Amino acid sequence: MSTYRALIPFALKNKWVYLLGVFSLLAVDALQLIIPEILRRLTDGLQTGSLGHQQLLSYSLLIVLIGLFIMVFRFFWRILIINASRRLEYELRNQLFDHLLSLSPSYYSRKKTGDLMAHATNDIMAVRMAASAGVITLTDALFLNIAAITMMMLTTDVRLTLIALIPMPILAFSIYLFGDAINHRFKKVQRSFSMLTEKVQENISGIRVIKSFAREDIEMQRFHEANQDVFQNNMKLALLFGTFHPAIQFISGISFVVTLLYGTRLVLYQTITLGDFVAFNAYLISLVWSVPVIGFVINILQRGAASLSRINEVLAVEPDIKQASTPISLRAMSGAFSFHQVSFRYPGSETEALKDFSVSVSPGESLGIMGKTGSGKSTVPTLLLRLYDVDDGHVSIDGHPIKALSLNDLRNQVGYVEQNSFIFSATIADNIAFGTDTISLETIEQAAEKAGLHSDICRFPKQYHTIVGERGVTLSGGQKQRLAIARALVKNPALLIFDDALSAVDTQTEKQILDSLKETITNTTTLIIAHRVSTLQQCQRILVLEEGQIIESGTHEQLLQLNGYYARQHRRQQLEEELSSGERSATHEYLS
Ligand SMILES: Nc1ncnc2c1ncn2[C@@H]1O[C@H](COP(=O)(O)OP(=O)(O)OP(=O)(O)O)[C@@H](O)[C@H]1O
Repeated sequence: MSTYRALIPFALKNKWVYLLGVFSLLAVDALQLIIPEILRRLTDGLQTGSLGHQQLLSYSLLIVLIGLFIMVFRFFWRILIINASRRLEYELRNQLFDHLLSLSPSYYSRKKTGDLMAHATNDIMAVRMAASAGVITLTDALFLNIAAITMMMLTTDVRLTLIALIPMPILAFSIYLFGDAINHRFKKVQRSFSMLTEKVQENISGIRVIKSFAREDIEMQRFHEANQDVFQNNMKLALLFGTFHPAIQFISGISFVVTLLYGTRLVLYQTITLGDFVAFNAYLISLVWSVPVIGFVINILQRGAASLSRINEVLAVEPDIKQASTPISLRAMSGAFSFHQVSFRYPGSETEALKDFSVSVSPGESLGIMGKTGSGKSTVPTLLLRLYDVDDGHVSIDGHPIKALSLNDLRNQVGYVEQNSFIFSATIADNIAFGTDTISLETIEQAAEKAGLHSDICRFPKQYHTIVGERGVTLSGGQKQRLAIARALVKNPALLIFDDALSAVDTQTEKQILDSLKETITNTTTLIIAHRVSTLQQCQRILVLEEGQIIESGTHEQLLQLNGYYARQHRRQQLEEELSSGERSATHEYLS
């Protein structure tokens, strides 16, 4: 239960809501306990013949009045406690989401999306249940238990009360046993449900791959298996609950039998009145209801505690990348950067992605990087954005160590275009304006024009207000890349990074885009990563990477003279270009 300590600040903040809610609940319970007293008097009055018409009317009116008060107080406790628990859910979900966004990419590579989704949905729901149903029912049941037993002893008979309580320890023990088994089952349901969520999420995200490989049947089969698992676990849980309820009712029923046997004797020997017996039974109903409920509450609280401890675990994860306590604010960055003897290995990876890597880029300079796949190219921008921290060496921006800079200032001034940038399910304009707070449609259009996307957008039905599907499914690969370029340009960044950002457009379109970006590239510090020589040849300096190390460095001409990897790529790509243009003209001739 120490897990719940994490909720103390919240409970203290909302103490009046909780206190008023619990007070209203206890008022309902206290009012309910008056009813057996009325029944006692009515029965005794009837038996002795002393019950007059006027008295009957008064008792009836009293019952109606109690009913009215119960209605009002019930309304209040429900509103107050449900409000507090929904507020807890709201705050906890916000806290969890904010924390998740603060965590570094390495955390996400370790965690399953399905688990994170389950924390944000099922776990938070279980905590809310504990903070509402748990709190309410526990208070309710404890109060009713104590009050009913006290009333039974004080107003009827101590011995009869003790006899009626005989099955209660058996009841409590059975509840304890069932509670444990139910908890165990519930965990299994949660786990299988998390797997199912993961499956749905993966299948929706990977629908294109599934279709193109015609794996629908296999995926359906796998989904059905995961769904079957959820079904079976739920059925096992239902079976337990199904056994639990009748068993509890049977054991509680024994209380009524012993009360009947001994109580009627007491009435016959006139130790207690018939009214006492009726009132006693009414109290017993409350008691028999409230004992098993305590078992349920323990369950709800245990489930809530298990869920809260999972949430607390996530909340306790410290982001790998932390801003310095007094960060350097860099509002007007020049974009100059340098890597000094940097070595870096991704968490959990055996090999170094960059080895003793050094480069220094001045403001306004354009640097190109080429290299085989997996040679460490994309690791350079990853470190420049401080998505990871280096193991050895230093990375600096504008002469400041990157670790000393304000993270927001750094990332706000870097325009980063990935090969597969994420497209949100929003309008094209909103997607382009993503990295900025307030921006005019005119500026968005200018950025799209530079990125060579404007004419494509003009052909869409609602132009800039066209909503692109989740992950931009209504856009082609090249359009998505150009949208990502426009998104980076609109920020007017000090450092522009293209990471394989033109790989999905043809060389002709690439040339047009690079031509329209010429002015931007001349005025901005630029890092271009590409496999094509045509993308890189305008760069003032080009590096060739192999296994995380620089193997060639120089201008386009210098690298051609060097006659190494770059020159070989150049010859091969030229040949490919000539071949494909030859093919194009042959097809053209053939058709005409
Ligand atoms: N998140 C990661 N976790 C572990 N290893 C990684 C991660 N990202 C990249 N790597 C590894 O680091 C090395 C360099 O990767 P990097 O992405 O920088 O290569 P690249 O040259 O950009 O490749 P490509 O041209 O295919 O994009 C590779 O061996 C890769 O497997």
